[in-house]
Amino acid sequence: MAAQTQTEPPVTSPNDDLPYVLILKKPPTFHYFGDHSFDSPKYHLLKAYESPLPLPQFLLAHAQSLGGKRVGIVGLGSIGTEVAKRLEAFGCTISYNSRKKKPCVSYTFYPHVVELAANCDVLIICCALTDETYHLIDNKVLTALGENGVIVNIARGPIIDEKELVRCLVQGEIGGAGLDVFEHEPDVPTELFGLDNVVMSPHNAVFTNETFEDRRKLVVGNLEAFFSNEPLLTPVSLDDQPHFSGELLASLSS
Ligand SMILES: NC(=O)C1=CN([C@@H]2O[C@H](COP(=O)(O)OP(=O)(O)OC[C@H]3O[C@@H](n4cnc5c(N)ncnc54)[C@H](O)[C@@H]3O)[C@@H](O)[C@H]2O)C=CC1
Ligand SMILES: O=CC(=O)O
Repeated sequence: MAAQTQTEPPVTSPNDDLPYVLILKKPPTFHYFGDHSFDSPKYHLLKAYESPLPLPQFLLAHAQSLGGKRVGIVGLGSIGTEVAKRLEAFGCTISYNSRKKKPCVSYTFYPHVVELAANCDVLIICCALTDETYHLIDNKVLTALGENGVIVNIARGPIIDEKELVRCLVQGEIGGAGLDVFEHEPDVPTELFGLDNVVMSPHNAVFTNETFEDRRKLVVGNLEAFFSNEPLLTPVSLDDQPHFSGELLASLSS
């Protein structure tokens, strides 16, 4: 007898929270490795006081409100749905793209990511990496997001064409990026370290004691249910599994 379960979605993970940090803390840049002081007041203070700009101008140049922003979510699954709920509470307007329209939500659905990007200020990538979503975020999507648009990726690096993202950021063709994941981890394009409109974290969205404790309980709960012939807590249908072609897997391991 065999069955397949998952440790998500029922736990609320810090993945659901990280996007706000990545949006709100747009600049200054946080380094990928070595800088654990993501929230360090000292870091902000030094940046602000070292700036040639008068303090109010520095602060205004480096901050923006979340309320009122039009947020587009790519992949309204477990994490995307939680991200949407939280951002709604901040006063954002939510729209989304997913494989199909979800009858249970009232957010505007865009069948094409380019159209979604053209109609939002912040685009948050929350979808699975599959053959279909590999480099889904390409030049067309980034161009549609535009010079004031911010992209946030907390899903998987290869969903964004990273070369194109770096080019758009360097040339000011998009407004900023918040990145928890990268196309060739642990390598991060060096250009990103020099940009002050990029916030980065080391693929650590899920790492808190609470999330791991919730995951542990879920694994144990599924095992107990399985061996007691009870319904599984989080069964997975094989039909829902992303399809990975040999081509995608080869490109990821190269
Ligand atoms: N940064 C981190 O530490 C973590 C990252 N993740 C990533 O986040 C992803 C999402 O996680 P969950 O929400 O739990 O998964 P989920 O399976 O609940 O949601 C994935 C969503 O992606 C959508 N999707 C699939 N193909 C699509 C396409 N072609 N176009 C648009 N949408 C598409 C699906 O419709 C689904 O709504 C995971 O696949 C994983 O890669 C997950 C946990 C931690
Ligand atoms: O990226 C992390 C995960 O749990 O998936």
